Formats: sequence, structure tokens, C-alpha cells
Amino acid sequence: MVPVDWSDFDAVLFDLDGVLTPTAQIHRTAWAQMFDAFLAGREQPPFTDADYFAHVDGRPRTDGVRAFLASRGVTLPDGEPDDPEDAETVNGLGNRKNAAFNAVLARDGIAPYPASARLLDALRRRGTAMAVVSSSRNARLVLDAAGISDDFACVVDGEDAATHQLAGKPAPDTFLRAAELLGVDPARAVVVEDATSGVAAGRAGRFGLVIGVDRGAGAAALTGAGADVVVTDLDEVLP
Ligand SMILES: O=P(O)(O)OC[C@H]1O[C@@H](O)[C@H](O)[C@@H](O)[C@@H]1O
Repeated sequence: MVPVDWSDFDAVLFDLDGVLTPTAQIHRTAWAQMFDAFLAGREQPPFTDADYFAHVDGRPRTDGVRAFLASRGVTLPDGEPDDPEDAETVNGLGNRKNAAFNAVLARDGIAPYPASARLLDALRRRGTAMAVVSSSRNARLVLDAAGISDDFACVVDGEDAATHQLAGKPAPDTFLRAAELLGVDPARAVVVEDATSGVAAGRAGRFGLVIGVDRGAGAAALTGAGADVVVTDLDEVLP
């Protein structure tokens, strides 16, 4: 157990994919499927888990496409948000990956991590305010599919970030907006993240505590990005 004095905090801001639901794995597989097809045509080695954690994890969709392509020395035009899935543009590649993600979600559904569900229950009983802060434009769909939407007083997702022109993680803007919507001081709020980009966002926003959940990014990388504590599952911080 990692001791967290929950009486020091009024709110908890949870990332979604990889923190509350195992959807990071679905995202990672969908990214690999799309990028591997793209890279094969350019005689480049396949997309690896290390590529995912370093360049894509936690970031808004098109930021992830650009960051990974840049790491391979490839630049594509942005194109338009409604580009077809076969367009060789940043948006086209993102749309292709999104179709793969949604196909798996529709086919398999999703349930929360059991330990995450236990922490949500415990915090709800304590009366702690809770929000979801996700870069994903699919966050509300995933929350509904997992049956946990009602646990959260507010959700700030990729759609909200676009509407309000908020910079994506690793910038702190989406977390700060959630704190504002909840009416809490960031110093009295906890950020829970599995991606180094998200941990860095929590640190940059000067939140009271940043909990890193190691789902593959690695404890050293999460600590290096600014996590105060790193756990492997969320029942380690149950009140
Ligand atoms: O493509 P979406 O659903 O808008 O999601 C964007 C990103 O959302 C983040 O939550 C995931 O960690 C990333 O893997 C994903 O790429």
C-alpha cells in the first residue's frame, strides 16, 4: 500500500484510457495496426510499444500522429478532420486508427479495471469530487460502455479541448479546466495518470499530488515525468 492522506484533497482528476479502463491496450493495438500498414509501404521497421509510450500515449490523436511520424523523419500534410481513412494525411491516418479502435470497442465492449472501480466507490463514499480528463474524443463513449459515467461531476475530453481550444497533454490546460469546473484549487486536487505526457501535465499544473499508474510506461519514466508516487494498480492507494 502507498499511503495517501485523502483528507488533504478535495478532488481527484482521473485520466481514462489505461487508468480507469483497459482501453489504452485497444488504442495501442489500433495504432500499431494502422502505422504498421503505413510503414510497410515506406520500408520502415514496425511501430513498437516503445514508440507508443514515447510518442503517442496520452496525447490528442493528431498530436500523436505528428509526434510519431517526426520520430521516423516523416512529415505529412495535416489534411482536414473529415479526410477519408485512405488519405495520406495526419487526419487520414488518425481516422483510420479511430475506425480500428471503434470496431474493437463495439465488438468487445469494455469494463473498468476492478481495482479502479473499488477506488471510485471508496472516493464516492468519502464525498470526494471526481472528474475525467482524457485526450480521447471517444472518452464519453468509453465511460458509457464501462457503466461509470455517473461517477464523475465533469468530463473534459478531446472534444472539449477542441471546442475550447485547449492545448493537449503534456500541457496542463485540460486538467486545469476540470479543476475550474469542479471549483477546486489545483493544490487540493490529485491527478491520476498512466502516460508520461499526462503525468507531465499534472506536474505542470502544480496539482497537489500526481499518481502514476504503471501499465507499461515504466516506473522510472513516470517518476522522471513528475509522478509523486507510482503504483501498479489503484487498490494500492485505497483510503
Ligand atoms: O483517438 P482518440 O480516441 O481521440 O484518443 C486519443 C488518445 O487518447 C489517449 O487517452 C490515449 O492514451 C491515446 O492512446 C489515444 O491515442
